[in-house]
Amino acid sequence: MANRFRYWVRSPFHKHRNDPEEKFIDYFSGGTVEKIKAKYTPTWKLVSSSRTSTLTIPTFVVSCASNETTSTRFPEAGKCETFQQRSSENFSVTRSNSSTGSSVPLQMTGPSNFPSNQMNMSLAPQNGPFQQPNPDPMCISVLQESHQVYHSQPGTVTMSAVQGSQVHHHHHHFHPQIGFEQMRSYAFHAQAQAYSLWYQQTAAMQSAQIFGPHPFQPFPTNPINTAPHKNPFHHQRMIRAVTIKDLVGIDIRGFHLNRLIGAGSFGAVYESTSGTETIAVKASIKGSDVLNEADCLQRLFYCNFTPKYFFHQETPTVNGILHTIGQELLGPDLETIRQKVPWHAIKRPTLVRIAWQALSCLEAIHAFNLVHRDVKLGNFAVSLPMSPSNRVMIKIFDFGLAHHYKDENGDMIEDSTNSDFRRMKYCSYEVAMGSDPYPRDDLHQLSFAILYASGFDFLKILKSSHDVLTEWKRDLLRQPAQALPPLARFLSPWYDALSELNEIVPIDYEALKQKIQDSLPAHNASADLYWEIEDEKYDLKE
Ligand SMILES: Nc1ncnc2c1ncn2[C@@H]1O[C@H](COP(=O)(O)OP(=O)(O)OP(=O)(O)O)[C@@H](O)[C@H]1O
Repeated sequence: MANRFRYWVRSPFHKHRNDPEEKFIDYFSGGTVEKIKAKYTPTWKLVSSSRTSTLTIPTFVVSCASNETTSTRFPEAGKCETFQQRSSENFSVTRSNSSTGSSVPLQMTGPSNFPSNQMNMSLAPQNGPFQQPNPDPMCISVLQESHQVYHSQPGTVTMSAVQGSQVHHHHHHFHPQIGFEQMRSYAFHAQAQAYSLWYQQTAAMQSAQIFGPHPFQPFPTNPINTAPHKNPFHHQRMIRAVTIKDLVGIDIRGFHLNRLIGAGSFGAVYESTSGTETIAVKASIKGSDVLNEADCLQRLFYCNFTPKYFFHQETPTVNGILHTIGQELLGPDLETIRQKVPWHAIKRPTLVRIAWQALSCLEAIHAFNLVHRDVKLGNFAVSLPMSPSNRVMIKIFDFGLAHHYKDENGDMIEDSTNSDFRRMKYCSYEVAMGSDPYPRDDLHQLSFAILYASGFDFLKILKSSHDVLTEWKRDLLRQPAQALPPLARFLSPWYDALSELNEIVPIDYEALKQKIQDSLPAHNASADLYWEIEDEKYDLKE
């Protein structure tokens, strides 16, 4: 029970604090993520081959500068954000940027946490009576999305006390009846009170012609902030706090966050540029998963099937640390693609190529001794088109739940997070039965994702009772030919092979790929995928 509890307070489920399993429904049912995507995702189209088979998927207008944005150059060293002064009455927030953008790949210089971009943000104007008359357009709010709990007076809270999942864990055990919303309002309340006190003091001093003591700093942030500010006007810089999804306009490591691409359970991803460089910056208030992801992406730096890793940065704020990861910008994810095709069913020739490449992704990360553990359509994306042919390749991303499961000697490494993957609705049958997720389970999850991509109503199955769902997973393994829905029955050779995987025999990825090929012999499953730029309907020619 304790494990389960700890699990559902883990980051991926914060969005659905009262019903963690909702997370896994939300993904498929046009929840928050999809709404945001609907707003921000441009239209585009993907074809499996420029001649033989095309797929009606809306055209992706690569709105960023180029088709050549996948380069792995790094920001120029020492790039600094221009420091603008802004005065704002009693509301002061500081921001200094001694950016350390580096021309050396950061995976070479260790796991990065350079506090190059410090921010102190007062949330007070947002909360309660302290509304700022002219909101600064540059906004950040970490608190709205964070679930940190401040128990004590400002000044007595240390970062270790307000950061990380231990806080949630601890709190829940002692106050299981208190919801996160309440906890959050306590945090706001404490903050507002601290601000109120400071404001009264300052006002009193000003009216008595005594100069104010210091800018309002509601909570200590990080030891870094005890260092004197280099910029004497730092306190005049106002960054009003909003949410993790409102970071457009800020700079991280010299990268300007231009556009919100998508948002997940606890973070948001932005298209960001520095000069001619365009990358994706993933921002989150949840440290543990971001650290895990950064660690995995560094490990995978030489892997071609994952986004390139550029940096991880921790930006102190009064509400905790804003974590960001700079990584290669990808195109749309496969779930978005699925939603755009007619009947929500990807055509066979394209589907086998996708299955082939997705399997290659898993093969590649498993070769780095990583198990992904969150394999779903929405965690594969196409790369940006590579000119001149607009060729794309499928990449796997979102390593927040991934695990380095064995060391170089082949010894198993235990996962200290104690996550209970049985609660993930789309877990494999074996995992549903209580086993830990291993590479084989990634493949089984992939088999669900491919079914889903073929047009099968996987969402309906996911919504069914636990028993029905488990039985369905079991039948798919025991008798794939019968259990497969008609649209995907052609893939029986591959599903047969997947069901024969066991713990003892190492996975033969090449044999599995051959089974994908055998499923649709008239097409080349290993052939490339291309973007089609026009938005026309087309025929499937064989
Ligand atoms: N490197 C990238 N390039 C382009 N878009 C990306 C990239 N990484 C993520 N995205 C987009 O941002 C969205 C959210 O990212 P991600 O899935 O990593 O966040 P998350 O919080 O873990 O979401 P979830 O909980 O739904 O898995 C993705 O669905 C994807 O569309």
